[in-house]
Amino acid sequence: SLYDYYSGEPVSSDLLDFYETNGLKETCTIDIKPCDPNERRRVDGSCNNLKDPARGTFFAPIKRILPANFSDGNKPRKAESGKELPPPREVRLKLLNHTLSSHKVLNNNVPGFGAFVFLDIGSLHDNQNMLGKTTYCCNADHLNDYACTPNLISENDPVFKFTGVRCMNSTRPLTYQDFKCTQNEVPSPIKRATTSFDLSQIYNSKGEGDQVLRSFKGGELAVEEENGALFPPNGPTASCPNNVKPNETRCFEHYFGTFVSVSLFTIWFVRHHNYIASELAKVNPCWNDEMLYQTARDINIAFYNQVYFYEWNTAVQGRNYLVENGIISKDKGHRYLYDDTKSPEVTLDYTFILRFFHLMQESRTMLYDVHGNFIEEFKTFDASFRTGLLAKNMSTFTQSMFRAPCHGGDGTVDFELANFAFPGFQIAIDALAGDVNKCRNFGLPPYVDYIRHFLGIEINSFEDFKTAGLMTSKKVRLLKSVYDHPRDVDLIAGEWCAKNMKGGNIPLITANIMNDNTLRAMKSDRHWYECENRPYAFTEKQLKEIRKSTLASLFCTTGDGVTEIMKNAFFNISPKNPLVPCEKIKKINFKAWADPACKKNNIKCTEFVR
Ligand code: HEM
Repeated sequence: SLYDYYSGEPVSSDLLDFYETNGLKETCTIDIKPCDPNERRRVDGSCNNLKDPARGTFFAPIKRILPANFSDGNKPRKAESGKELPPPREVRLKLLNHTLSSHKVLNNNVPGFGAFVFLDIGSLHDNQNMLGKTTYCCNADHLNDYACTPNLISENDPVFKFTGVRCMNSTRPLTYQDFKCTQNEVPSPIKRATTSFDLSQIYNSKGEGDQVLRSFKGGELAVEEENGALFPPNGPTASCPNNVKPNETRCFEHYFGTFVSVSLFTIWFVRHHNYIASELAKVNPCWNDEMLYQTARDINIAFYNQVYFYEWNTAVQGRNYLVENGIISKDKGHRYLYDDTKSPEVTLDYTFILRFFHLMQESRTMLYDVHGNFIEEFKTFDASFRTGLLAKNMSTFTQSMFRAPCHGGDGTVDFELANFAFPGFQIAIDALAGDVNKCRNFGLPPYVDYIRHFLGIEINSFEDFKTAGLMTSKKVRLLKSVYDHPRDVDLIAGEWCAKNMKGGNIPLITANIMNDNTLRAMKSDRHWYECENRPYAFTEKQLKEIRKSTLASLFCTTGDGVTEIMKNAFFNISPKNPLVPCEKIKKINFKAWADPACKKNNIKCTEFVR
């Protein structure tokens, strides 16, 4: 039946008439085949909740933790004084020094994996709009267009004062209202991804879904060989504007080929699917392509979640906090989490706060050979949208992810990211000023409202930030130099100034916003990998094997030329976290998936239909 994306309800005939008359049927509705309680997770996210089948699908709306805070309906909120809030570029310049800095404990895998996870539940439509379509917001004629929210640069700007550059392009977030998919008045930003942590950035949640990705042989995804390594296939609609022709030709048709780290994780998780399928085929020679594919997908998703929740989150928040908040479990058995009264949902606050990891992004990629000898420094952003270059240099870029620290963690930001984030597309982009700008244009409420929501603490004066243990006096003074009133402080700006949480490497409110989303995701996902009562659930033995999933094992099974790695591959190499040979890294034993039917009947792959 036909469902309305925005409301999640079956489309009424009146609404359908409206959509059809205005050519909106394709955009605003989804056709969902009847749900089967025993089927596997669908790639488009439908039927996750059997009572509410359209919730959690590709293009289902995003929730808000706190109500939207706009001024005059859909404009950015004002300062408490009634004046405009300080310009985003000024906020960024005053609060964050743009300088060189290396993180003391974390490496490039932390921001890299974070960005990869974002693409599972969020989408890059606003970036695509800003870089590809609405590129003109700095033209004098367009500064005040509704679609434009440019970041203006003052005459005293330390970087641009001697140039003619006085503006950075920025566009208003696209909403369901823009697409006429709702009459609701509160601007509701769109999302082009499924809601659950289901690797939708790998299994294509849109259009024909994973049918266009599969090789239909041995349960594997289609791949192509280049320089003896395997990659997602090229295709006619793929776009890699920075590939230097004729040598650089690799460009993924159905996957993200954006920043280096995102492209690498995409390549690795595609290869990982095929690694799993081939291992399963060895154990179960009687399984057909479908059985191998579906089981490999299920294991790949579980592996990814295990790494994200038990390893990445531990690296950024510390283990104790995650255990205390029920995000991860101490024991290795099943967890009973699913609650069918909760619909799958992802929050805007969460997809937004992942921008905090901009502070850890480096613009210098340190390239090493497989023995760890330093080769050269490469400008990270010159490799963006350029999978052709990556494909020819996989091994050195792979090493750069775990051998070099990520940026900062000390309240500074990488110079290039804060001034020239997208070379080749726009003369000047400050990603962090963009974050402040979007914070307001998404209608996210003041920082102090999040503090009240999560910590129950009222902040009435700037000094209260210190009294509450959230900031040092120095940072409080800095905030005071930018904002007139504590309620003026933007969420992201507050987090830039906040201390790291106890035992972790990020501020507490960022952690709380992430955990709020994780709990929603776990409880509302009928296919959550730790549940025993889901369709095709892992047995206890299989779940124990899934618990062995680590980033280190991903590098060892899929990384070009990787023969040694640290056990904690999100942390820098150190005496406590030394490089060890890959043989010492635990791997999943696929014998746990041995199907007695294969042995009993001694039948061949193609004959077996489950
Ligand atoms: C090559 C490195 C990167 C560059 C050049 C970059 C640049 C940008 C820029 C310019 C924006 C748009 C800002 C605006 O709204 O005006 C953006 C958005 C965003 N970035 Fe990054 N970024 C990078 C890496 C990362 C990393 C490592 C993360 C980690 C999670 C991340 C997370 C995000 C998120 C969540 C958004 C919001 C997307 C949306 O909802 O529209 N980025 N980035």
